[in-house]
Amino acid sequence: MAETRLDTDTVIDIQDLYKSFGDLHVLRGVNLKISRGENVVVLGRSGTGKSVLIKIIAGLLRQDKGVCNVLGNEVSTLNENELRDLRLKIGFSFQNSALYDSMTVRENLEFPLVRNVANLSRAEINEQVEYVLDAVGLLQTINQVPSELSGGQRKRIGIARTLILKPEIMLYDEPTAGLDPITCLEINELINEVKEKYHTTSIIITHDLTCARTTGDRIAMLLDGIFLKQGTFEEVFDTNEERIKSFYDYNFIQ
Ligand SMILES: Nc1ncnc2c1ncn2[C@@H]1O[C@H](COP(=O)(O)OP(=O)(O)OP(=O)(O)O)[C@@H](O)[C@H]1O
Repeated sequence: MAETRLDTDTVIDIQDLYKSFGDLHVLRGVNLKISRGENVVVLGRSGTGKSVLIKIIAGLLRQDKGVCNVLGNEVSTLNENELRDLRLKIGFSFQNSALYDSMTVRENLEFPLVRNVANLSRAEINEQVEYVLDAVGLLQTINQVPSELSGGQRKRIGIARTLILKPEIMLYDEPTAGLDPITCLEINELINEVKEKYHTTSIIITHDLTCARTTGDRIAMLLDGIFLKQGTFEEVFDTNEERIKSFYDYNFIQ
């Protein structure tokens, strides 16, 4: 695999990235550098290209122009095997990443392990399943099936299923969408705990300003195809830029 040298702290390096679909110019010169252990929140209106950006990072879409370097690899140049190896280091928590309804929580968590890690003993599988369930605070649900769990619990199990492969990078797409305010706070806390316990580098895509403020070491505001502003929550929103002010006014709930 052709690896480019990044300074050791840079996990994701995006430079002057462009992506269009026909006449729809979604990303128009995006720059974003993320250091090891950072939680970066990508905020932006619906349809601004947040999901397109993380799909390019995960090699699910290819940019038209620009650099997308992840863990030292230019993603667009990787072949299928190399992409597979890279994706094993990336955990996805997608909005609709459903659990298997007919399997227990234990079986749902064993599934990615058995599929991706060779030669694990029964005892090692049990240990890893129990460790990750404990990390998300749901060890007691191990023998339940998803339909017996709340929406928030299912979300946590979904995150546990991703964590079990010990990813270096976590991509959270709308982690609090569709959850009640208390459950949202629990998920925000979990995102921060994951960072502490698993030393992950994360991108969190959200419209939820409470989620952004609670989980983001840095906020990157995607507007009209570029990152209009990056910084702490206060730095980004302490502004006279009308588009950022209206985003804040429209989305601020709590
Ligand atoms: N594979 C594709 N083919 C054609 N158009 C696409 C494709 N993927 C995304 N788009 C378009 O690109 C634009 C950005 O989509 P994207 O899903 O990234 O938005 P988003 O910022 O994540 O929005 P939301 O917050 O609503 O999820 C949208 O107009 C979408 O229709």
